[in-house]
Amino acid sequence: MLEGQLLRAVADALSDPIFVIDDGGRYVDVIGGKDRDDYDSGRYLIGRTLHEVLPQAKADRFLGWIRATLTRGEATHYEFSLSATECDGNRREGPHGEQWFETRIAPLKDLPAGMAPCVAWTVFNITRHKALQQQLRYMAASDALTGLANRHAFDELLPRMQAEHRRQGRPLTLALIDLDHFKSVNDRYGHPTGDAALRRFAELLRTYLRAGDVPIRLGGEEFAVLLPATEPCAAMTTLARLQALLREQPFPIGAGATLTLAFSAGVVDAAGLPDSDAAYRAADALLYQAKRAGRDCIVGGDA
Ligand SMILES: Nc1nc2c(ncn2[C@@H]2O[C@H](COP(=O)(O)OP(=O)(O)OP(=O)(O)O)[C@@H](O)[C@H]2O)c(=O)[nH]1
Repeated sequence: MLEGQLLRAVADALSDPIFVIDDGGRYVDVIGGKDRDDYDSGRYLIGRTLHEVLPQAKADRFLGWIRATLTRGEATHYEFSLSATECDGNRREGPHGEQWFETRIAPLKDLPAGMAPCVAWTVFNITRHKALQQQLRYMAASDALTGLANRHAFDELLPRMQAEHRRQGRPLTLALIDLDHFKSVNDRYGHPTGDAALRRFAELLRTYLRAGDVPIRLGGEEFAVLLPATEPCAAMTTLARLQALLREQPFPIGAGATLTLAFSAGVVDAAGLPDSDAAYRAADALLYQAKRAGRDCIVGGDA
């Protein structure tokens, strides 16, 4: 007897909760879940069913998991999101906003005779872990200075978008862009001003291009843009307008001084080229021609 009480006391002291739920979706018991940063007290659930407490779709899904676990006779794992506002009767004493949970559902064995089959539904709040994962994914794919996609993202995106556009018989423009005489910007105004100029150029790309276009900072003062379902000649017109904008709106660098940025670009239809290497090399060769032609210049077509 004392042993049972002791075990219960230990279980109730657990940070993470365990819900005992029967095969009709009724909460039979709630154990543990002491950590109010991650959970509210689930005591209000006892005696109620999933369908009385949760939105129908979620209750259907959870009951499906429970029944699948009981049928298989072994533990299963799932992930789900839930917020306090979705739970009828919730006292809002736990975390606010959408939370992510990992659950381990295990069939309970050796239940007293006459008791409906039940599972132990153990929950772990993984919201912080999810947020960190998302941040790491973002950091791995984005350039720290400008926030644009980085070369790593470009290497992943280009072959995927190329294959997709080729399959759909649509063009995919790849423009390689290199700022002109950028060394002299650093030399004359200093590295911090050079950085600010790179950020401003990135911001212009982000706001000036269409929503589906993807601007990327490949490194240094070299950028790329992927323009889905766009012919190179249309992309060249867009980029020429951007060049005009840079001429018309010099970049203020303090004390009344301004800096006029210019760029050269090589533009190809990547969907018409065999692979990402070929597309990059072709665009780079055209960019080289644009530089040789005097800079502030765009060259498109076959290299
Ligand atoms: N401020 C700043 N400068 C950078 C960064 N990355 C590369 N650069 C500078 O960009 C300059 C690139 O110089 P170059 O490759 O000679 O090219 P350029 O002066 O733009 O000349 P062209 O491309 O031939 O027109 C170098 O001075 C680099 O130091 C950066 O993150 N911040």
